[in-house]
This record gives sequence, C-alpha cells and structure tokens, in this order.
Amino acid sequence: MKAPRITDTTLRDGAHAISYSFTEEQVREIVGGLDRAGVPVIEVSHGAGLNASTIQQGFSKTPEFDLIRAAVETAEKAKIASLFVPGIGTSEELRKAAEIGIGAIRVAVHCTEADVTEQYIRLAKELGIEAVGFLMMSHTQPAEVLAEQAKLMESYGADCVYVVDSAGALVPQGVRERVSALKEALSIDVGFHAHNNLGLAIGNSIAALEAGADQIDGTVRALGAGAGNAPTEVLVAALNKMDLNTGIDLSQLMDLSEEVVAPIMPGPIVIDRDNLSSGYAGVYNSFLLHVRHAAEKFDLNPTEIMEELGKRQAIAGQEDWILDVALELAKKKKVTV
Ligand SMILES: C[C@H](O)CC(=O)C(=O)O
Ligand SMILES: [Mn+2]
Repeated sequence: MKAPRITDTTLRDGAHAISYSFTEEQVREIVGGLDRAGVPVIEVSHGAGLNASTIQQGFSKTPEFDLIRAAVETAEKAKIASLFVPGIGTSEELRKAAEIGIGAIRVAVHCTEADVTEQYIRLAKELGIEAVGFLMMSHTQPAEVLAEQAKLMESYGADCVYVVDSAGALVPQGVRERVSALKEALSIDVGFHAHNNLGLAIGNSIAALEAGADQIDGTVRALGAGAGNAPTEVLVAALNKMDLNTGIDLSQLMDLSEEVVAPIMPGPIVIDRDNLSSGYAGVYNSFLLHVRHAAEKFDLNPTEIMEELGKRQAIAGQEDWILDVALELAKKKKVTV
C-alpha cells in the first residue's frame, strides 16, 4: 500500500454543517493551518459547489469568490480546489474560480450521470487545472456501473475519479468492491470520500486504500455534512501507524482541530438518531439541516422524513422533495388524528 494524497474539505463539506457561514478570516486561519501542516489539497466553496448560494441550497454568509481568493492568497504550498455541480454552477463560475487561482475542480454528479460532466472536465483541462470526477451517492449503484461511469469521466480528460459515499451508507466490503472496480477499469487515480453515519469513515477509507485508492478526503474534526467525514487528523494518525507517510504533520493538525476548528462548530459532530437513520436509509447527508428545518416547521420527527426520502431514493439536487415529503407526512398525520 502507498500513502494517499489527502484532500481536506473542511472548508467545503464542512460548510454544510455550519449553514455556509465561513468568513474570510476563518478561511485564512484554516487554510494557513492546513498548509503549514503539509496538506496538499484544500477544497473551498459552498457545500454544494460554485454558485450554490441560493434559497434552495442555503445562502452563504460571505460571497464565494471572496473565500476562494482568501484561500488562494493564504496557501503557500497547497493546491486550492473547489467543488462544481453541473446545473448549479455554470462555465462562468468555473472560469472565474480558475482565474482567481484554484488548481483543481471536482465535478460532482449523481453516480449515473457522468455524461453531464463532459463539458466541465474538458473546460477545466483547457483552463489548465486538475479535473476530478466525483461520483456521488455511490452506494446506490453496483461496482460495474460505477466503473462504466468513471470510464466516461476518464475519457473526457479527468485526472482522478472519486467513489463518494454521500450518505455514509457503505460498509468496507462495498467500498473495496467499488474502488477495486475503478482501479481495474481506469488508468488515472481513484479517490474515496467518506461520511461517518455508520461510524465507518476511517475504516472505509482504509478499505479504499487496501483496494488501491490513490486519494482520500478528510475534514478537520470531521466537520462535514450529516455525521461528518473522516477526520483528517485521525486519518493521518492511523496512516502513520500503518507506516504510510503522507508528509503531513499530525501535531499541527491536532492543534488546528482543537484551537481553530472546534470553536467554530456549534457542537461536536455525533452519530445521533437523524444521522444514523439517514445513513441507514441511504439518504444524502447534505439534506440533514434542511430535513431538521422541515421537521420543526411541520412538527415531525426528522427520522420519518429521512425514511421516506430513502424509500423515494432522493438524490442530490432534489432538496425540494424534503418540503414535499414533510408536507405529505404532516397532512397524513392530521387525517389520522
Ligand atoms: C455536493 C455534495 O455535498 C458533495 C459531497 O460531498 C457528497 O456527496 O458527499
Ligand atoms: Mn460529502
């Protein structure tokens, strides 16, 4: 096994957990800490990618390009990446982010929709930046389907394709199967992005490495959507114990986690009932805050909404279903009372 390249996505996936409220000062502090610790790639954008500051996805407190510019200005060694969801972001934002100085774009789609990434992966390569395909909700498809989708992304010029466990629904066996299938099918890098709904984010990341993954994501103190991600500092500690040297300074990461990131968090990330039920039902983690708001509004238990969204196989981009489902459940309850 070789040490993976680590991408820290605290300033992107973590934004979901704090209602897109990162400030320029926080970005400078976190990027500075990650960069000094030796993290090679740092992702910065709205949780749902470029141009996602909307009523549907949640408004950002600070304009995204101010945050990205602050990150680019702060990083001395690390590459700054952003997320891009076709349909939410357009070529215009991708061009602007590249102009500001991002070095990589991660183009995220539901894992059966790789064909819509073509123009953005090609554009990223034209703009001279790294292009990563991000296959979201990978638990919903078997390994062979994911491998076909990943091959499409490779054919458009992607430098890497990620298996993304958006719902934290995969167990190690499922991760191994999927990552192995991509490794066999592709000649570019393969990555893995975990969520911790079943308490398996670190274990699944190790399983991905055992299956040959080249790149792994983490977030400091697990700050991320839903049950959070693989905590970057824990990942680095575990890799050190496995004699896999990422070149990242663990002690600096632990300080960053304790002194900078923890004070920003409204509370620790835990696997509570909502998170466990969402992972168990295979529901997209970024729905969590929206589900909680809808549950409060309609006096429902968030778990009921999660279960129904799981049954309907809701995918990223279908946030409007949350209110529909909540309204239907509330109506049904009224009828039966
Ligand atoms: C847009 C999503 O939040 C991307 C992601 O991190 C995931 O699917 O997980
Ligand atoms: Mn995620």
